[in-house]
Amino acid sequence: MSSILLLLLLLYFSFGVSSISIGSRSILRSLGDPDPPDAAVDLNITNFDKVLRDSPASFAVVEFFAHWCPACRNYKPHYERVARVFNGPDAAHPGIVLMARVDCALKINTKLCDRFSVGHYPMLLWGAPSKFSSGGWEPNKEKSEIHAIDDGRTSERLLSWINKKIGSSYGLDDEKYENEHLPLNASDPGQILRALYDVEEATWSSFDIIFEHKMIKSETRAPLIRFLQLLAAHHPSRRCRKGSAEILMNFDDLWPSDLWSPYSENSAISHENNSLKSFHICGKEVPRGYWIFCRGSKNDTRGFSCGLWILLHSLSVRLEDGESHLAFTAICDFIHNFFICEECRKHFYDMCSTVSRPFNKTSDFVLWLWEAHNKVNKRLKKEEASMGTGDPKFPKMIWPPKQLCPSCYHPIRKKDDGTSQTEWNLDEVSKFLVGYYGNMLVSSYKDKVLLGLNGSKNSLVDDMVASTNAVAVPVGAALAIAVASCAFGALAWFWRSHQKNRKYLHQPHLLKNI
Ligand SMILES: Cc1cc2nc3c(=O)[nH]c(=O)nc-3n(C[C@H](O)[C@H](O)[C@H](O)COP(=O)(O)OP(=O)(O)OC[C@H]3O[C@@H](n4cnc5c(N)ncnc54)[C@H](O)[C@@H]3O)c2cc1C
Repeated sequence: MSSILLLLLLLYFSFGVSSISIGSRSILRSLGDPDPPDAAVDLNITNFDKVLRDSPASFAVVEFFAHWCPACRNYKPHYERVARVFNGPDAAHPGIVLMARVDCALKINTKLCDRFSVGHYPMLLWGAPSKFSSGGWEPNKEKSEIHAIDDGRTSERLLSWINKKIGSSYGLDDEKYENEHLPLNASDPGQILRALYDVEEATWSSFDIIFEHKMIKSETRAPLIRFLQLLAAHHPSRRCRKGSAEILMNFDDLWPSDLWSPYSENSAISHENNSLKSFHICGKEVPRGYWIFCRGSKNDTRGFSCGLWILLHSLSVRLEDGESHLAFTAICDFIHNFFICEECRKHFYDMCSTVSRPFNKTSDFVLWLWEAHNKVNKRLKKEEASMGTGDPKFPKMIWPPKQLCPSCYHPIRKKDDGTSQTEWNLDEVSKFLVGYYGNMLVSSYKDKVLLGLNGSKNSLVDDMVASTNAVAVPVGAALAIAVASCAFGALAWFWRSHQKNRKYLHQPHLLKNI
């Protein structure tokens, strides 16, 4: 113990106070942190339903225990060991199984434990999180969607029970960036299902970067407002739509137009400690601190930029025809002003600048964005191959591969010189993108009941008329969403009438050969 203290003191004096406080967790961990925080989530009657309903995990294990029970105390390290595999940002396999526990010895949990017929401690139940949040369990009930775990007495046995149940081969000592267990099949359309959680994470990250780097200046206010309007009207996640609307409503209070003047009373300095940094654009649950669909096999290879692409694609497919050019401008300006990767924003803006004729159909914009992304893929494929900087498990490719969308490809045609060329069936590509980034993206989202009929175009209307819904949008936020969507709608109407007499000028054939 004294040697640990000595080492910490040495580190303190060598690196200074701030560095040791930042790194103290990892230093302690490497020295064998005597009391790491619990990985299993402690739940009680007040948060049980909400945490399970909002969890991105496909499965949940809930341990019902009593804090006075010696067997439960002895079992805790076993349960924690498995929980560390699945829970939290340092988990090897986050977002797959939520590991939670409920202390039935606490009075407030009596009804909750009764709901699950807890007859002994510790008792483990397994099921989809939504089944826990919406129901209960009875031991003799046939066809129950919640099951008792009958063989989880040690961490090894519990993990092996889980592995058998979901056909996986997770190990207790899997490392965070261990490769074998990532779902890698690029042709598996099911992978997109949980990408919405990453879209939320990327949305939060974008704004966190904007706040952290004080990127809101007089010349960037307008592009930010336009992008927020786009998010408030068309973000695939309802809670991000709501958060964007709230920012819009309070925009002038948060960022007075003279904010960045050094002489202003409202100057940025006096705003340093305001609530912006803690502004949760997609609700309190975000950020979660990890990526699911966009998770790389190595640190720092995917994550935010992958989530940002998915956000842009999922916005593009939700537009009305008449909004497409406005959305295009909003996205180009947002990337130009706020994407902190210098090379990326420059290349992207160059591609934006080559568009000489306005878009007047959603599908044209959807295809333009898809093509722009493929151009980046093509360039990076070469760069990553020569520099070895890519993620070995996620090589860049012209997308979608044939296995994911066979109909996107015309039959291979041999050219006169004997070479062959891939030709896209653009109608099919467009249809595929709409399905993939539209309904598929939101189809497994736990919040989908609040997303409206198809989780897409009607969602705004549904949200606003859902007055019986317990988590209905507050009036102010609904108003701001309405204003944002009206702004897009009105401009779209103006756009459409403006276009009436113009010839259809866009040239989709340019997209054909990437
Ligand atoms: C606007 C923008 C510009 C960027 N420019 C650069 C740059 O110039 N240089 C650089 O080094 N990095 C750039 N990046 C980052 C880079 O494109 C990748 O995001 C990053 O390398 C991570 O790659 P990834 O494997 O996660 O796949 P990503 O390219 O991030 O793609 C994420 C997912 O989108 C899907 N997808 C792939 N291609 C398409 C497509 N054509 N259409 C629709 N969906 C698709 C796939 O499911 C893929 O897994 C840019 C990112 C963004 C958002």
